[in-house]
Amino acid sequence: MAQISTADLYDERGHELHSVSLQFLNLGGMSGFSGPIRTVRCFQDNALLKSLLSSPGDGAVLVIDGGGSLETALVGDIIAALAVDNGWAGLLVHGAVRDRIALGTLPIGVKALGSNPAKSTKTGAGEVDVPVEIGGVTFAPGATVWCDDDGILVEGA
Ligand SMILES: O=C([O-])CC(=O)C(=O)O
Repeated sequence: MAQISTADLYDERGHELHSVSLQFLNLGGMSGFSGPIRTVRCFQDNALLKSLLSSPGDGAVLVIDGGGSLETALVGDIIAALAVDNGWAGLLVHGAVRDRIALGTLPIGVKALGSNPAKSTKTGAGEVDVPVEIGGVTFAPGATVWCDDDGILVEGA
């Protein structure tokens, strides 16, 4: 089912939503995606998000706060395919990804700031399901996020 566009949603419910002005690239095979928020905060290390995406997503969007670092890729085609297989609706990466061509063929939403072929470390450092702030907007676990080519809308706390 096609989801409502973020522009129409803003016109209907803008007073209860936050719009993210920070610009993301839309790199997944699904340009429109939405769902309840789960979060990971990590810095140039992707073992924690990989283990989370190995568990059932139940249609959630994983918001990955990588601190905006573009030095290493937090997600590539293997991790994104894992997310598809486990029922995640999308990945919102405040950081970089790699394997852009392959990501564009997968049935999942992927928004990221950019790409870098350099891989991340795999220590597992980070936190899961904590509120994260991206572009001045808080993403609270359990709130709904809507993404499409126009941008990102988040339910207020
Ligand atoms: O393993 C990684 O660091 C990320 C990656 O390349 C992939 O998901 O394919």
